[in-house]
Amino acid sequence: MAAPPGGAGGGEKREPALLLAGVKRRYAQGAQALEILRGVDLKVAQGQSVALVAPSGSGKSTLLHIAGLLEHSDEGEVFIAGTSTARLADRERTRLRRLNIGFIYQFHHLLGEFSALENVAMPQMIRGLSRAQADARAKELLTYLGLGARLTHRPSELSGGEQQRVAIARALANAPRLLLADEPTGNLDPRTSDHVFGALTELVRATGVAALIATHNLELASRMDRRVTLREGKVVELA
Ligand SMILES: Nc1ncnc2c1ncn2[C@@H]1O[C@H](COP(=O)(O)OP(=O)(O)OP(=O)(O)O)[C@@H](O)[C@H]1O
Repeated sequence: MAAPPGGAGGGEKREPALLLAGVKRRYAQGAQALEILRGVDLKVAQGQSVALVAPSGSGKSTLLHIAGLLEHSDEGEVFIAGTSTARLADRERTRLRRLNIGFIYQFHHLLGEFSALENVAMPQMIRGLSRAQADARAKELLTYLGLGARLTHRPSELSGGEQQRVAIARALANAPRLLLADEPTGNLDPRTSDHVFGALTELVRATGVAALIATHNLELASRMDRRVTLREGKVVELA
């Protein structure tokens, strides 16, 4: 196996990559409030991988969006690598997210008019790397994921599994401390999903990134360090 491309960012090693404390989130449903998260406490240590296995509608996406600073909680606190996000302005939240978090969505959300290489290079250029540096890392990551012969393909010229591998490479491009994945293989057939899982678990191990991965796939969940579920709006540890 080739050397793993880059590791998770250093510094503040003892702080958990992610800490959720008393996180609550409700949605207005007509005159009623739908309480989805009712006091979520969750700690993901640096380098630890956690599977979130919970029924549809239980609040997995909501939890991941709050952890990824894409959505606000109504109550409670979110700490990323020891930094409290409670009083950050939008610009600071965005910066903290860019520096520390990689996100993989169920549907890849790649930019259709750009190649696989450009999709992976872009977040690095936004962060200030030169085109040459960003391209080199993007090429390394994509090659590691078995896409070395697909660098110039646009998403529409890639299979579903290949698109999702590009999305994995994009999420890890900036060597984040924390990887959040929302059903990363939910829209793939079982065989393709196995390949993507393999690539994902291998990269999580190789880079030492902390990961919180929502999945219905118990096989993937069994390969993570811990498994948790959502019960009545709270995170509960599974055996
Ligand atoms: N913007 C919103 N407004 C109102 N209700 C919402 C909103 N977003 C989510 N919900 C509700 O909150 C609940 C949790 O949604 P969420 O998407 O977090 O669940 P999930 O566990 O990720 O589900 P799935 O596995 O089906 O993706 C659902 O019942 C959903 O209908």
